Amino acid sequence: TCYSLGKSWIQGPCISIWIQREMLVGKIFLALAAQLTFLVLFLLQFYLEKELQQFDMLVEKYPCAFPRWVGAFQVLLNIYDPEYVKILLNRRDPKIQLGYKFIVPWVGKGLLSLEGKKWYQHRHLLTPAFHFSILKPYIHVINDSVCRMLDAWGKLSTQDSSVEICEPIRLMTLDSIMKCAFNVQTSSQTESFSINYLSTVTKLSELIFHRLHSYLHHNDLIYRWSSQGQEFQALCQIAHQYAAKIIQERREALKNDSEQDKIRKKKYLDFLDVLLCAKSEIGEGLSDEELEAELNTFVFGGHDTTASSLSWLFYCMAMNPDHQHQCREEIRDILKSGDTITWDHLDQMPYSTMCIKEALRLYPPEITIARELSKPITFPDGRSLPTGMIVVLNIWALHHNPAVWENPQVFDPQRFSQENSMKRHSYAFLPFSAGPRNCIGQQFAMLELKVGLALTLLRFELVSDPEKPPIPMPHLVLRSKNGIHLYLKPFH
Ligand code: HEM
Repeated sequence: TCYSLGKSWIQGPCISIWIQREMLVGKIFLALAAQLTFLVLFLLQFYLEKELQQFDMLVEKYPCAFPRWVGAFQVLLNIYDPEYVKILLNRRDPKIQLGYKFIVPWVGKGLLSLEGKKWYQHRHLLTPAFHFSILKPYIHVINDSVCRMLDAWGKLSTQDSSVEICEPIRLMTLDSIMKCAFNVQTSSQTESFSINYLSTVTKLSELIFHRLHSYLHHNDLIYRWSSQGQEFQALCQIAHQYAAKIIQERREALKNDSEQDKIRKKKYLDFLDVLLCAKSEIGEGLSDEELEAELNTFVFGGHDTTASSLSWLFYCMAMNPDHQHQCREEIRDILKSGDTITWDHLDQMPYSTMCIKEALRLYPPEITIARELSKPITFPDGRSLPTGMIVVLNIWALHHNPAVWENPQVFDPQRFSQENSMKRHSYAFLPFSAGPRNCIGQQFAMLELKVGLALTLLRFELVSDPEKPPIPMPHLVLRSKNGIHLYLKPFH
């Protein structure tokens, strides 16, 4: 496949080509060859692992060029040209199920992994849950979660050393998504039950990442018997019990009229309330299993991504004190002597919004998304690809593409001024993807990022720690291998 695509592909709008076609040889030969292949792959993987140690350096310079060992016979074509991306995202090719296959035992079949008619039905049912009238009251929940995190930082910042910010930010985003999804009235930042849930979710994400990158563990049987596989099953059980219990209790409560009244009078409806009441045109709602999958999807898809973007945003602020100062001035101007962000403030933060977008450009939480072509595709320059090919939209490369962004490594919020944005291709900046399968939670995420940034800058000056620079690492979302360490200097 690599040869048939020709050299022009390698020099054109693709970064890497990766062989993934089943070799067309007889079944008998395959059976005999399989044993040997496994052994060779295993050894090769060790060798590649060594090579990958170069990754820390590569990722800064050219992050997409590093090889990742997923399977033996696959071509993954990474694209990063906005015209190519536009064509891809406006088709309805299925996602590759490789990654999702590993997530489903935990999360279930939710929006992220569903395809076809089922996906369409669910998307239709879930879209109202992200309407601004539902999101609006969440701003109080998020204010509260951010303040708790900042209170804890207030105590730490008296010490004369930098603070690792990624973990507390993850606790905070998990806290707020759980309150908005299930109205769980515990604070995951302090209480042990939810802390356990957090460590379960964290460990599950890590195990999925390792499985994705360990070819032997792609085999269900081998994985099930491995120690990692067993740990994964046990943790899935814990996560499942947690969500199922909450859903069951709420359904029971809803059978009761007075409880329904209470829901109507509630300060805010959580996602679970909205989904329990959601009905399709033919009057069908979601089953318990579907509900659980969708709630897990919100928790899974919603907390890690937002935490990653907020952490990198704080890092960008610390590295760019002038921009940090301008954001703080803007926030002080709109808040006057207040200390809570309201819905109306959100539109009055143009400079902070530009900084948030610039951080999402430099450090997109989701680095790649992939599709398997269900029919041939032809790009505007006449190049075409056959059915079955896997095409990867490399968001990182798109956001660092020098043909689109001048000095792509430089943090420059002015790129997102109205004037500059108008001049750019509409598919050049895609942290939330685009087209029919774009991110359903993007408004929620932006809400959290704005509140998080505003409240933090009011309380602290963020200063980088030159001794501990972060090392970007593609996990399920973009993380830093060694965390992100900042000095938090309180304002008195
Ligand atoms: C900064 C934060 C976020 C980023 C960067 C982000 C990014 C993305 C991207 C790139 C996709 C497309 C994935 C693909 O096509 O394979 C996506 C889909 C999705 N996201 Fe987000 N996301 C964020 C926050 C959230 C939040 C807060 C939620 C939920 C509360 C959420 C829920 C989802 C769901 C359910 C999908 C699947 C949509 C579908 O296929 O119909 N995301 N997200």
